[in-house]
Amino acid sequence: MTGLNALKMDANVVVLGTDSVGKSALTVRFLSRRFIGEYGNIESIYSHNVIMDGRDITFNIWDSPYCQELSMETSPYEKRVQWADGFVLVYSICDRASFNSVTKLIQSIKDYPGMDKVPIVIVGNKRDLNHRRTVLSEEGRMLALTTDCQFYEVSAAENYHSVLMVFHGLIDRVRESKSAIKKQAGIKGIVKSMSAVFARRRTDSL
Ligand SMILES: Nc1nc2c(ncn2[C@@H]2O[C@H](COP(=O)(O)OP(=O)(O)OP(=O)(O)O)[C@@H](O)[C@H]2O)c(=O)[nH]1
Repeated sequence: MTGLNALKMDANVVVLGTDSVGKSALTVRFLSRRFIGEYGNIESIYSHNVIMDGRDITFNIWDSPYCQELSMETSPYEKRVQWADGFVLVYSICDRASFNSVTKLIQSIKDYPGMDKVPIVIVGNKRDLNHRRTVLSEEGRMLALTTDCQFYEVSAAENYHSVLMVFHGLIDRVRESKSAIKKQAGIKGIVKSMSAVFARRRTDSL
């Protein structure tokens, strides 16, 4: 890898959660710093470049509508899981069912082959509606702790900074997991070439 490539990274992020939890609001807030109120429910993939710690990061963000069916046989869902380097799983703090869905989503993602360690951020959105809260912060935190995910409570409507933390936090984990995979591949490569050398020596000495 050249020095220049080491400073570049692509990260595919899938945003999932039940209807109306604020997936698009969160995504648009991150991309444009704005909250525009109504978003429609068009499925979109956005590309966005940021410089983080001197690295040029391209976020590819797939803001997708909720799939009722989490079975991996359902191709739209499987496609998202295979594409992703990391997930933002969103619930609304005023909607208990959306929180339960996030719990199911985590399980279903982690059950997918090779995905047990994929970076996931759990986001409790609509923090500004605290008076209508039905999911405690502690429940979100506990879920994250028991599933090795990150956790943030945010208001896409009121706060840009906390939304930024969500995506930056995820990128840190994606970066770690990508470099761990590279290291592993590197070690495997060294072991392979050493085995080849020793195998050659053995056949030479016969
Ligand atoms: N009060 C408040 N409302 C929010 C917040 N985030 C989103 N909303 C509102 O919640 C509604 C749904 O937001 P969307 O971003 O469209 O939600 P979504 O999850 O993308 O919804 P689908 O497209 O149906 O999957 C909209 O009316 C938003 O204005 C928030 O942080 N606080």
